[in-house]
Amino acid sequence: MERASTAVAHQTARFALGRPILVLAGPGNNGGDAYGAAALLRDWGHEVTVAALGTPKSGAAAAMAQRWGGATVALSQAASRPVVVDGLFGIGLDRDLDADTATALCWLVAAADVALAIDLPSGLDTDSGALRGAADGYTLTLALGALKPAHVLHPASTRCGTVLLDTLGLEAQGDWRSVARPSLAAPASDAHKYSRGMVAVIAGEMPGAARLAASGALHGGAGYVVLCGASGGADAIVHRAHGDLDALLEDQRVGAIVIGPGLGRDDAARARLDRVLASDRALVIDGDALSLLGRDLPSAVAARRAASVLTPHAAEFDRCFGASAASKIERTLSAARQSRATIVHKGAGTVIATPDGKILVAADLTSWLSTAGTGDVLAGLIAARIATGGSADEAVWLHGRAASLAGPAFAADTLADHLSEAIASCR
Ligand SMILES: NC(=O)C1=CN([C@@H]2O[C@H](COP(=O)(O)OP(=O)(O)OC[C@H]3O[C@@H](n4cnc5c(N)ncnc54)[C@H](O)[C@@H]3O)[C@@H](O)[C@H]2O)[C@@H](O)CC1
Ligand SMILES: Nc1ncnc2c1ncn2[C@@H]1O[C@H](COP(=O)(O)OP(=O)(O)O)[C@@H](O)[C@H]1O
Ligand SMILES: [K+]
Repeated sequence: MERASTAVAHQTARFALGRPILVLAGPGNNGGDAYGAAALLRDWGHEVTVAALGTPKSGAAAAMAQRWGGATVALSQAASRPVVVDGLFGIGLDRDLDADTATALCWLVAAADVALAIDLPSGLDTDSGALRGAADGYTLTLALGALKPAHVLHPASTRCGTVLLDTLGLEAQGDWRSVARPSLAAPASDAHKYSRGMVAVIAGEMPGAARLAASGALHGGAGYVVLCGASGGADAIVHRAHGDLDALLEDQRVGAIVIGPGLGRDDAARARLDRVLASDRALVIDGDALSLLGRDLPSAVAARRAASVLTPHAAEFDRCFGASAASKIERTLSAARQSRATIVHKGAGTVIATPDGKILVAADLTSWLSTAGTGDVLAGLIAARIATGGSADEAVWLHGRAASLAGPAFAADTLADHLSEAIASCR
């Protein structure tokens, strides 16, 4: 708590630039950090007011309150100040903020020029990222010790402002991290189109979706892309008829197959899916293929010999793994273990889990991705990365980067055009 208070005081001083500071101090250890920081800031010559909610109970927090020793006002009576430090609740929040606390907090944060949250904005559920009365408008959140799921999961992450992490010198080993810019090499000097990574996309009822996936694969770095069962699309894409499916599944040059975008859900689609599942090719299973398998998916995929990547959005995830109140991180991890597959659980705050327990989170994707067909592009892009020896998280980063480069209100049709520039930034 000494280290936490000191870290909070240093960050606050940096942002306050001499302006008056209001520290909100709650009844737990988050409040302890707040009292400790208030005492330090006062000792450093800042003008500090403390608004208290409850009385600290733990020894450490009570000691910090004693160190502050000065006057406090009740939270409900606090006047706004240009700088607000929120130390009401952190990871110990176990119920919604009551209405009076939420109202006072929202008003004080909104009225401040700078609002800093200690560890977490008060009123967020740490593990699920749900809102439990939190205010809007924080400038920054100083995460203490380690990042918590709420710092990266929606909707909580949208309330944090800029998140800074101070590990406080603790060697806490988190079991998850943020998706980071990958380092991608150019193809080997002796590369040829087949060695570069060959991807097959199996089309169905809605060929447009499969075309988008094929385009994602082609622009995502694959050397050769086959679209099976649909005509049209970029000229560099090679077209095959559905009758060629078995030959394609036998082709040892094929590094990854995409099935699901626009596949349809009729008997013909199901028959194609079963043939592809039985193959020993690495698969990206998306869209209709996920819905067709439903609750049979975990066992069907776990029985495969080759690698599988599943790319469900929220509704598809529930269809395959059942609905649950657990956090997106926990659910994705459990699904990956159950199906022995890598899961890319899409949406604002995309969570990736591997069967061996690795978790990666992409928290800051542009919300302009929420347009039809972008998931199809991602499915093809994942296949391209896998066929070239890379990983699904590389694809998620490139997808997010391409979307940012595409600017506002882009259509999925043009998203793949920005992958070249996204890849160029990964040297
Ligand atoms: N555990 C650690 O290793 C560290 C903890 N630190 C701080 O300690 C915090 C966690 O402290 P605590 O576990 O004491 O938890 P908090 O201080 O977040 O809150 C717990 C207290 O609030 C009460 N409470 C919970 N929800 C409430 C609600 N909606 N309305 C009213 N009262 C409510 C609880 O009954 C309990 O008294 C962290 O967020 C961080 O700020 C830091 O000092 C760094 C190290
Ligand atoms: N609000 C959002 N913020 C960031 N990314 C989003 C948001 N909504 C959707 N996405 C991303 O956009 C893509 C949409 O995929 P999906 O739902 O499968 O759509 P489709 O099937 O039409 O392609 C996914 O990569 C998802 O993570
Ligand atoms: K807080």
